[in-house]
Amino acid sequence: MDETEQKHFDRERELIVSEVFGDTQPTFQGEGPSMGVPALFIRLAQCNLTCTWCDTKYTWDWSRYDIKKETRRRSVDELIAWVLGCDTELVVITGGEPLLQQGVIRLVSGLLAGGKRVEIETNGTIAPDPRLLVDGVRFNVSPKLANSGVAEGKRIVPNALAAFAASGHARFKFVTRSVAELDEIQQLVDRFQLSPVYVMPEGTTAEVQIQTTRALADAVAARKWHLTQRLHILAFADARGR
Ligand SMILES: Nc1nc2[nH]cc(C(=O)O)c2c(=O)[nH]1
Ligand code: SF4
Ligand SMILES: [Mg+2]
Repeated sequence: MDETEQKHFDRERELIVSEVFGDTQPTFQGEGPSMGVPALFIRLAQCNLTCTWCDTKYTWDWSRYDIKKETRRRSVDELIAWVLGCDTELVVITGGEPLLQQGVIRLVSGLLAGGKRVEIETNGTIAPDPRLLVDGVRFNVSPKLANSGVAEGKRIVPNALAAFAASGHARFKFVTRSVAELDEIQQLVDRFQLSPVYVMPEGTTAEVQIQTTRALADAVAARKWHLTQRLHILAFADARGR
């Protein structure tokens, strides 16, 4: 987007999109409670954090990627029409940080009206708009740990996490590298009453996924938490758009 385009941007009816996928090359929700469920993806651009291990830096890191090549301004109604033209029930809205953009509210409402179910992947730093706390919407909230390299004051926003915890529409998914990090997760769980908890091994190769899964499994099971994978890494080798 250039400056003149930004000026006329309609925050309610337009979105800055990174990519959409799952139509011509079908895929699954790869992470969390719906892992393995066929899904369409709408990946929005922009993020308010800068995780060192972020696997979608092309949505926000304009020192490495060209914003003009990587983003496209699209009308919400056109995105809804795209989804409704596909016979996949689950739509994953991700990013970047999708809750940075107002247009998500109109998008979600149109998708629900069309009979779809929606999961929103969020870093948990922006409290959900009440219009998103409705039947058919689930938030996969992924609060970032110290391993993200982001300052605690930026990645942990108490009122936002508390709002998700109280919403009845959220589950909490932690990108984890080691057993030692489970204590850090426990502190957040206790402080904000987070439930249910999903631990997900960090990694963008099958080898690292398996290694970390094996290292974490017993300790996650002992805490009675859920263990999830990144199925798209195992199945599609971290290919973009899968
Ligand atoms: N298949 C697949 N599942 C996903 N679940 C969450 C994703 C994300 O990038 O947020 C993702 C993704 O990129 N691909
Ligand atoms: S919050 Fe998510 S999209 Fe944003 S930098 Fe961290 S991993 Fe990447
Ligand atoms: Mg991803």
